[in-house]
Amino acid sequence: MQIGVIADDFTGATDIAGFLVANGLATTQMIGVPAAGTQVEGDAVVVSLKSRSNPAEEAIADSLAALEWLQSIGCRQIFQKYCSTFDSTAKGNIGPVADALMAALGTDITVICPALPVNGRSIYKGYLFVGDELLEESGMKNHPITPMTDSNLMRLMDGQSKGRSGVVTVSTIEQGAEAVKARIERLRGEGVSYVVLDAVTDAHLDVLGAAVADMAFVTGGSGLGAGIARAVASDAPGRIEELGRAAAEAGAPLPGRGVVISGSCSVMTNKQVAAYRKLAPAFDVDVERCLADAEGYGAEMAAWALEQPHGAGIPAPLITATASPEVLKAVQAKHGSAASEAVEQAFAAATRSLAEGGITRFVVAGGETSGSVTQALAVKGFAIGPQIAPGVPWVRATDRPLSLALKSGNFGAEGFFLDCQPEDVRAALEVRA
Ligand SMILES: Nc1ncnc2c1ncn2[C@@H]1O[C@H](COP(=O)(O)OP(=O)(O)OP(=O)(O)O)[C@@H](O)[C@H]1O
Ligand SMILES: O=C(O)[C@@H](O)C(=O)CO
Repeated sequence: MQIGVIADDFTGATDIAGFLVANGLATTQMIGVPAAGTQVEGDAVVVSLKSRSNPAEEAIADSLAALEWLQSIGCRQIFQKYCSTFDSTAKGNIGPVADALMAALGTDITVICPALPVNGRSIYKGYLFVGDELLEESGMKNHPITPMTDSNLMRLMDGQSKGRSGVVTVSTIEQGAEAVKARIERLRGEGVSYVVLDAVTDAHLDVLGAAVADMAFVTGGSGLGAGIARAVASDAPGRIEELGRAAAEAGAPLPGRGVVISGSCSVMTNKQVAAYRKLAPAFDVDVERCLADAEGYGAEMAAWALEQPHGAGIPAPLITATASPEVLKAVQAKHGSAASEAVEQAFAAATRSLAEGGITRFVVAGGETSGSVTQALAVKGFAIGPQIAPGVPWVRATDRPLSLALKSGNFGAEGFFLDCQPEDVRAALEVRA
């Protein structure tokens, strides 16, 4: 096995699995840490954790358990996957988890590279940008769980980890992979253990992928994963096309009734919900009711969705808690993190009833929300299908006839939920428009 990925949330896991497949590595996604002795075929495997917003000790324990399993199946490289917008404040666990994985792997250096240029995440002189804005000026400053108020990756890592950070800037990257390797070695000699890698374009990621492909431990986003996959798969001509065909077959969405569940409050999801509610029936989640009785209210959401008309040309109903930054701030001021937890519990309860009621296609927005839905479905692993948008592949449960699209908060275009509908629905709605 070439690469073993430890992903800190479920959409992050499908994101990197999709990019690894799209760039030539046969990849399976596992939900949680598989039981000892579980074997997996292929070039890469992604373990999906739900540890992004957990206390550091819990995230470390989960990540070390994932590492143990990945080592047992012979992974050559370990990849700690976190969000392309970092999503980890001063108290976050990316640094502590990286410290622990480095110690367990017996290595003294790794790289930090959340860049994903195709989705507007770039790193310049160690600062993370979202589109044309610094991370701290983007919508991420209002994130309900991890509001990002610093864009400097060195400062973020120095604050969270035991090690010291350095940076490899674009000017070195443009000199090629050997120059990057030499710079990383120089930084190591200076006592740096966390090397932030700039990346503004996919060409930079190709150089970085080649430069770090042999490291025992790397950290970052799916862009770096794609760069490494291209470096590893480059000596197997035709591999990318071959995998694309296999993925389309293994993970293509199943026919059947669908639902859209949106729990992300990101800027893009707000736009996607606004666009889709013009096309499909929508259920607006009342947070107070989630707090009062998450189980009962979740069952009510599901009953509503199952009553909606369905069949050829009819779009799947939408259940949404997505709120604007202002509404979210007011909810949080009143209830703190209990509100988000209650919404997730209600979505989990709704998911169980929806699956029992015959729903087989779940489109879900938000990393935490996707974690709740996937855990409620109790699936063990996913085959990775074709990408609907960069970073959002269709996935199909390996042990049940269920298809899911797990969308990271800010991924996908405005019409994303429509893009997830079957061909007949898209055709019917285009005719109406
Ligand atoms: N109206 C609301 N009030 C309070 N909390 C909410 C509301 N709507 C959603 N939430 C919670 O906000 C959190 C959103 O996080 P989630 O990870 O699902 O989305 P995201 O952060 O935008 O996605 P990603 O992590 O993929 O970028 C969830 O815990 C969800 O339950
Ligand atoms: O890297 C990203 O942006 C996503 O894969 C993610 O982790 C969102 O939850």
